[in-house]
Amino acid sequence: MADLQLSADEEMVERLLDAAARGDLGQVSSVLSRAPSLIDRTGSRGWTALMFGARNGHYDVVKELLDRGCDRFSVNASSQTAYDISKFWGHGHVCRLLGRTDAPGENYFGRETLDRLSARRTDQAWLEARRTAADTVYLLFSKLSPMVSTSCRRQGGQPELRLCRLGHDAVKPLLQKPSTVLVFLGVERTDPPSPSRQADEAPRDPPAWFAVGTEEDADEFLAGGGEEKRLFPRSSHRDLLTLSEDEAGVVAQARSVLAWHSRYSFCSTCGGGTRLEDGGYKRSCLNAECPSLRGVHNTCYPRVDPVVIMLVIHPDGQQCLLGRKKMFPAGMFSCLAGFVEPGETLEEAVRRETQEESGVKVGRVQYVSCQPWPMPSSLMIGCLAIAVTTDIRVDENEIEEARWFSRQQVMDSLLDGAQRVLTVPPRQTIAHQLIKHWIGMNANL
Ligand SMILES: NC(=O)C1=CN([C@@H]2O[C@H](COP(=O)(O)OP(=O)(O)OC[C@H]3O[C@@H](n4cnc5c(N)ncnc54)[C@H](OP(=O)(O)O)[C@@H]3O)[C@@H](O)[C@H]2O)C=CC1
Ligand SMILES: [Mg+2]
Ligand SMILES: [Mg+2]
Ligand SMILES: [Mg+2]
Ligand SMILES: [Zn+2]
Repeated sequence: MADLQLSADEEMVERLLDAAARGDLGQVSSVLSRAPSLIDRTGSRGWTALMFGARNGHYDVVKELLDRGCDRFSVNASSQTAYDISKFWGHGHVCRLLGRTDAPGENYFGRETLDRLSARRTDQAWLEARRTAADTVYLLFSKLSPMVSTSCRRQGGQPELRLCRLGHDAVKPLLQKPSTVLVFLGVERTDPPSPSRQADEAPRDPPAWFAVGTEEDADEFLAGGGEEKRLFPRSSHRDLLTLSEDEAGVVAQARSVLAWHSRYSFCSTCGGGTRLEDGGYKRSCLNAECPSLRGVHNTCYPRVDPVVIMLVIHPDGQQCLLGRKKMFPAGMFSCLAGFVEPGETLEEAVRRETQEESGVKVGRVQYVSCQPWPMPSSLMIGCLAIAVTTDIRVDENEIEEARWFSRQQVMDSLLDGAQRVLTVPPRQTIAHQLIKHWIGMNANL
C-alpha cells in the first residue's frame, strides 16, 4: 500500500515538473490544488517546478508557484536557484518576478526565523515563564557545537544535519550547573491573528527558543534520540554548512553569543568575575568599582568582528582576482578578505587588505551583501572592488598565491561537468555568492 502511494506521488511530481517545463498553467494549478505539498518536490538533479518554469521563461507558471508559497531559494545539484537559471537563459521578465529585493536573507547563516524580542530580555518574570513552558525549544551546544541528528538524507545522498529540539525537562539538570550558559534566542514568528479568533481569547505567546551552552562533553544527551543518530559535529567550518537555511540562521545567532561567553568569562576591563544578564546578552562586572559599570562601555555586550570580503575586478572588467591560503584544498581559490581595523571605513579596509595581500591597488568599492559568520563571530561585508593596478605581489604570510581569472574560467568553475582550472568555495559562503553575483552582472544575456 505504501509503495502504491509512493509511486502515485512520484507520478504526480513528474506531471507537475513536466507541466511547469511546458508552461501548462492549468495542469500546474490542478496538480497543486490536489496535492499542495508537492510544490517544492524535485526531479532529476534537484530541479523544482519553479526552476523548470524559470528555465523556459514561463511567467504565469512562475507567478502561480510563487503565489502558492514555493521556496524560491532552493538550489539544484549545480547550486543554481530559479533566479540564477532565468538570468542565465535571459528571461528578464521572470528574473524580475524572482528578484531578490525581498529576500529574507540571501546569504547562508543570514536568515532570521525567530523574532529576537530584545525588549523582553530584561523581563525576568516573562523569561522564567517561557523557560518552563511546554512548547519551549532548547538547542544544546557542547563546546560550541550544536546537537544535531542525521536521521534524514538529502537527495543526492549527502547527509543533512538537523538541530535537535529539546524540552525543558531534558535540559533541567544541566541548567542547574553554575557553568552552564543560557541564552534567550527569541520566539517563533507567527502569522497575524485570524479574524475568526474570539475577542475574549487571550493571544498566546508563540514558542520561545533558548540556547544552552556547556563546555562539557554532554555525550549523555546523545543516547535519547531513538531512531535518529545524534551527534555534536566537531568540524564547525564543514558540518555547520549542511544545515537548512532556516536552522543555519538560528545557529549563527546562538553560536556567536555562546562563543563570546566562552571567551569573556571574566571582565575584560578589571579581570573581575561577571554575572549573566539580559537573557544571556550581557555580562556585568561584579566589582562595584569597575569602570565598565559607568558611562558608555561596550565590553559587557557580545562582540561582532566586521570583516571585509571583496571580489576585485580587473580594470578590463573581464577578469577577477582570487587568492588561496595554504590551508585551502588543492585548486581552491577564494575572494580576498580581512578584518576591519578600528577607525577605518569599509572602503579603506577593502583597499588596505587587497593591497596588503596581493599588491593590487583598488579604486571604487561597492557594497553587495553581508553574511554573519559564526566562527566565532564575524560579520562578512561583501563588496565588489575595481582595481586600478594589475601587478600581483602576494603577502606570503597570509596568501599562498593570487591570480587573475577570466570570466570564462570562473564560469566553468561554477558549472557542473565543465573543465576547471580552479574550484571556488561552496555556495554557503559569501565568497561563492560574490563570485556568482559578478558572473551574473557580466553575463551577456
Ligand atoms: N564566509 C566566507 O566566504 C569567508 C569567511 N572568511 C572569514 O573571515 C575572517 C577573516 O579573514 P582573514 O583573511 O583571515 O583576515 P585577515 O586578512 O585580516 O587576516 C587574519 C589575520 O590577521 C590577524 N588579525 C588582525 N586583526 C584581527 C582581528 N580583529 N581578529 C582576528 N585576527 C586578526 C590574525 O593574525 P594572528 O593569528 O597571527 O594573530 C589573523 O590570522 C576569518 O575568520 C575567515 O574565516 C574569510 C574568507 C571567506
Ligand atoms: Mg589580511
Ligand atoms: Mg585575509
Ligand atoms: Mg588583516
Ligand atoms: Zn570589571
